[in-house]
Amino acid sequence: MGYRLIDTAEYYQNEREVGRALVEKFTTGLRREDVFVTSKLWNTRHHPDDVLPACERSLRDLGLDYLDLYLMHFPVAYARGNNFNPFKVNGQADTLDIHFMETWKVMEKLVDAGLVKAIGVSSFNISQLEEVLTNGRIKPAVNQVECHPYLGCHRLLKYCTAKDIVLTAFCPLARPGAKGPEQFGLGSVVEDPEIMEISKKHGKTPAQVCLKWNIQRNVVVIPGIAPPTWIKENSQIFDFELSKDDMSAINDLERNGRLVRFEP
Ligand SMILES: NC(=O)C1=CN([C@@H]2O[C@H](COP(=O)(O)OP(=O)(O)OC[C@H]3O[C@@H](n4cnc5c(N)ncnc54)[C@H](OP(=O)(O)O)[C@@H]3O)[C@@H](O)[C@H]2O)C=CC1
Ligand SMILES: O=C1CO[C@H](CO)[C@@H](O)[C@@H]1O
Repeated sequence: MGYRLIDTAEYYQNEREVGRALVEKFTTGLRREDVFVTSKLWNTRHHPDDVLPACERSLRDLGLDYLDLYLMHFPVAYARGNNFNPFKVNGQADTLDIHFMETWKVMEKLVDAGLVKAIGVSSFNISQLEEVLTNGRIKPAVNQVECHPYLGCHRLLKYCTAKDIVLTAFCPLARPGAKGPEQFGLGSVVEDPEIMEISKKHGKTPAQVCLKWNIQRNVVVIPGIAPPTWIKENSQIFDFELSKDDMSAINDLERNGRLVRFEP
């Protein structure tokens, strides 16, 4: 359908399947340089000794010899090992006292070794980014964060723009079909009356308007898995333009509506 960016992670446990799909495409005309593959270092791999093996494993599973982008999935280290969500007996996440800069310094070496073209972070706030910019050798190319009309990340976007860090929006549709929005009293962004009105005016769907709003703010969007008709629909957003008034009406929908929460 023309998509060229793949957003995966060790945590998603789908890198082998993605790799098989890529091999198939590479034998039928697609070239490696035609796709942009992002993977992520999971929280259980933050120990300096675990970073290189995790990256090599992702490369092996994906059948690639380099990643275009490797992100630190969260700024939090978990207990080492293959249990991706370790808990302590008291029910709290089993976190480790490893500062993300220790992990970042090893990720920098992955760039030096040519295993990854660029490194970045995910779910980092401004002060965490500031620490990486101050103490790191390589600047994060990307900060991937939850971002949609109910969580516009306006201050973070301003900061990232000023520092030339690309903001990527995960959950750009605020997971309309999932229980999350309901659970957090959010409502579905694709059924928001304001978004629906704007979409009618442009002859587009609410999902297309949500994605376009971010694209027009120079935010990269990675809408998630959906049936083929929606996948197609989500790519047809380059033939219309939201007006200044549309943009500010959507900005005004801000309600700090975070769905992916870190609540150990
Ligand atoms: N870095 C991180 O920590 C995180 C990264 N991510 C990344 O971000 C990606 C997207 O996030 P995701 O959690 O999927 O959330 P999204 O907000 O992208 O929601 C995706 C869901 O929206 C629905 N949908 C898709 N297209 C349409 C459409 N045109 N109209 C109406 N509904 C539609 C489908 O849900 P349904 O079929 O159920 O209705 C689909 O499963 C993930 O795939 C992942 O790669 C996600 C979370 C955290
Ligand atoms: O990347 C991710 C991190 O965690 C989330 C939930 O806890 C996932 O849904 C997501 O895809």
